[in-house]
Amino acid sequence: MWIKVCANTSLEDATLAVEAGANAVGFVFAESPRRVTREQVREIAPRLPQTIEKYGVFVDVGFDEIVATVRECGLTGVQLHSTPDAGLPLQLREYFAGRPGRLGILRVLHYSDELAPQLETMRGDHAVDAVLIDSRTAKAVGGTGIRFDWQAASRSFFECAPHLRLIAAGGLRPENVREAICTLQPWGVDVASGVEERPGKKDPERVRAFVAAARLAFLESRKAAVSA
Ligand SMILES: O=C(O)c1ccccc1NCC(=O)[C@H](O)[C@H](O)COP(=O)(O)O
Repeated sequence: MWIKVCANTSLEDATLAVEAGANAVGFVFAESPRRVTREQVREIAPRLPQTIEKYGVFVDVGFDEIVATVRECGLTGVQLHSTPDAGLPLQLREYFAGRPGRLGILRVLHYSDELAPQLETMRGDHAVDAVLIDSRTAKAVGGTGIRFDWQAASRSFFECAPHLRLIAAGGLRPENVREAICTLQPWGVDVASGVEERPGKKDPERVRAFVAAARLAFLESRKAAVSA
């Protein structure tokens, strides 16, 4: 089970996620109240343990800028939102193949009626490590705090892309992450606003409660699957 606490803006918040037991932390390089600059992340990332995965979140950004940010900030993964270039994950995979450490590549799909056909287009896409399903609004492509229809998403996912890893995001909170895990049976979960005190500032209790609830729910769902 993989847990990412996303949209960190300080070393203090990223360290909190590490100490709570997250597998990965995320930094948003896009229009957002949680936006960070390369200069900020260049200071934060090397101070985190090597074992924690460090993801950059990019919205409609091209290859050169992503490569420069990964290298400058010491990122270990990228999360691609709203990229019009379907070939970008493969281009990144090939570019980083000869370099030390494996680059994690997550592709974001937004929940909508179009989810099933979008998942269909990913059949045979071996460049992407996992699909992160998120919510969007007219103004925001992430960090919305809005949950989607987990039942419907689960049906689309397991019909169209059972071979892919699913990461659930969008409106997750300590209070509902168990229900999301039971319904969606994801490979991982991702959270931003649901563990905040205010936009851009994490709430320590909520971060710890989220990670603990997610870990417990994954254990329970694994036990249920084994005894079924
Ligand atoms: O967090 C943001 O403000 C954000 C803005 C633009 C693109 C992505 C963003 N966040 C990336 C994430 O991975 C979030 O965890 C994910 O969108 C879920 O957010 P939330 O619903 O607030 O948990």
